[in-house]
Amino acid sequence: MTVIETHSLSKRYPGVTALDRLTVDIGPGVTGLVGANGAGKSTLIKILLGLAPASEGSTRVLGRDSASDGSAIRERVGYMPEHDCLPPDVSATEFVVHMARMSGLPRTAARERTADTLRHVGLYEERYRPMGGYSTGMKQRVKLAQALVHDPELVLLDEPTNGLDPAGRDEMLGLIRRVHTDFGISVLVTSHLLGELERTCDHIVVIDGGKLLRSQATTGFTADIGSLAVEVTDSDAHPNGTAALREALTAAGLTVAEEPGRLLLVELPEPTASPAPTDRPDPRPEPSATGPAGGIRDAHDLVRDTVADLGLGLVRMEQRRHRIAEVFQQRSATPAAPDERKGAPADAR
Ligand SMILES: Nc1ncnc2c1ncn2[C@@H]1O[C@H](COP(=O)(O)OP(=O)(O)OP(=O)(O)O)[C@@H](O)[C@H]1O
Repeated sequence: MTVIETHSLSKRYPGVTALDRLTVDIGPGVTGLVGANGAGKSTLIKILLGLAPASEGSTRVLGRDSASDGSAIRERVGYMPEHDCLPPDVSATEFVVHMARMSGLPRTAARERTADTLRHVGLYEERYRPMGGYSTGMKQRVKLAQALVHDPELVLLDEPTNGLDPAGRDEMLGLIRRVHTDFGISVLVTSHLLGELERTCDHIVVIDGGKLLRSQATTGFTADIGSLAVEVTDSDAHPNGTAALREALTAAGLTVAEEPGRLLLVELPEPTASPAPTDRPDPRPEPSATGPAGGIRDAHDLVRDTVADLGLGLVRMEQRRHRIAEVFQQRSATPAAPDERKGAPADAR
């Protein structure tokens, strides 16, 4: 089942291409949309909701066309905008009831749903205080509550962790996860922080300069590539066994980094030849000895043989998965879509 689909979607502003032939399918669950500032995340959300027209291409949300059926989409989809949009003199209860009424809920239902939703986001005690006195974290929670109050099937959350400290970010990410696990609501959440989405999202879509870099299950990001952590003993011939091994492996053409604690990290080649633009239904071909998976085996063998040739003792040799941020850092070293945009593709925190 597809919740969101875009087909060759482009959005051009004078002098700026915000989205560039973006084709992506997003299923149910929690999906992270990652990209640096200006990558096109907010623009995509506005087009999905039917709030801005596309220049080219099409989008469907919950099976409906965004261009022609925007109001029907907005009835079934909640939206948490990026910027502060809360009137300071109004309480959270008044504001969320108002938003519920705007979504068509009758008065009593709107009050009940508001109380439930504010309790869910952890704002029950403070719900009658004017929002002008709220912290950034509390304001973000009100914005989340108003997106949820009409019991949507899908919520689009634009940078919900913006301005939050690490503890506040963790709480918000936990809340977002529970929106799906407790209520079955699908979530599209944007962020420029790759690391924070790793724990929260089932699926990650990475865009840069309005172009799709990658769309994949979160586990797929980290499962594909990694490094080999190797620890060796010293020997009489090599009083610094770690340095000797590093030198020999580098001479053999491997990329080797040293970590504290006498640990060497040997980069492994990627098993996939190129980033998959979308999830492919077809199974991967069997790894062959000459293909990239064979390259990983070769690297294992080379490390083992080099350790033996140097006469060192092998304490451990284990494959480590990359974290998403590391994967992205590697990709950003050779960006897929270099253009005039400034800044790194995403903040790899
Ligand atoms: N109304 C507009 N008029 C002109 N240019 C715009 C407009 N809205 C967005 N842009 C430009 O389009 C590009 C994408 O902007 P967008 O806001 O979608 O990015 P983003 O990924 O959401 O980043 P941010 O998190 O900083 O908002 C940027 O270069 C931005 O300056």
